[in-house]
Amino acid sequence: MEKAELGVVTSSEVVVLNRGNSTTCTVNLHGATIVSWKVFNIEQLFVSTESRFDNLFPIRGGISIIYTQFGFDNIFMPNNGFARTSHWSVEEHPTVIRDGDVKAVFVLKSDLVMRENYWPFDFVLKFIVVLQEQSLNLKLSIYNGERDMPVKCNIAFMNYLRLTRSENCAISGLKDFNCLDRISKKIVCETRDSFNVDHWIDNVYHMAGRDIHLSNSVLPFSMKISRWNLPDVGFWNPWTDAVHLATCLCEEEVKQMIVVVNGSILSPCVVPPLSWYSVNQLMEAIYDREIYSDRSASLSIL
Ligand SMILES: O=P(O)(O)OC[C@H]1O[C@H](O)[C@H](O)[C@@H](O)[C@@H]1O
Repeated sequence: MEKAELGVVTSSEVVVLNRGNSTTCTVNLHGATIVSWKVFNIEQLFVSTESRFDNLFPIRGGISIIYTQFGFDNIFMPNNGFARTSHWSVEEHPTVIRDGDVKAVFVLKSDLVMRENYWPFDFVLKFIVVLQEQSLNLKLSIYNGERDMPVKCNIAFMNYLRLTRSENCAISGLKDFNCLDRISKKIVCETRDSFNVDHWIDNVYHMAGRDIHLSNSVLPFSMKISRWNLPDVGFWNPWTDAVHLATCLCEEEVKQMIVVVNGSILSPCVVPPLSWYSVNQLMEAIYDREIYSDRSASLSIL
């Protein structure tokens, strides 16, 4: 195994966590957006080739943080909140911790501009990223700095996952949970053991189980995603029908991605005064031994 270098700040905007063995994670301080997660040099995340990196628009892809609203119910606030377009600071630079894992911490604190424009409450968001051998462990904590008032908000991780071929990726773990179809505005109970994404989808499963699986996500890997304190899970792909509604996304690329949103989406979380509230997401890139018996051979082919 090559020697794991400590993660390095490669520019004032980007932080790289490097675990060795070509396993890295790159965080852009615009939104603390995770723009790359490579496991053995295989990229697990999707970022649109049309994404702007102008520090104004959200980065179209990677993993971003939705706070304090999901969608655009409050028209005075940016769609999916302002955390993903705010400039975050590095609280702890990447450091090797137990078992060779690499940890970095990012922080966003309320300031006058946020208070006047978007969110009149005092808050701190702390984002801990731990890069493990084949997993990415994300913890987000919200501090409510208000003395007397509990604060209600949506909080979510919005994950653009890269797919080798969307028709070969089966998503499972949602059977028997209620689902809000945001296109038809209907609530239905999921009856399928698994489904593929080959059409416009905008669904939110309410209070779903802790884990979901995506088989054959990026060959030779499948993906397992677990979450804590994030009751709902949404799936979005505008496919070719609605791709024009999304900025910075092109029609050719939508077949190589799925957006998985893990969060308090349909019902907000409540943070008591002067308290912390934490949520977690663990993504595991699982090497599919049944399909690829010789790991080194298959990895070197890719
Ligand atoms: O364009 P954005 O603000 O990034 O939103 C992109 C998408 O986010 C979520 O997944 C919603 O369910 C979709 O309805 C929305 O279109």
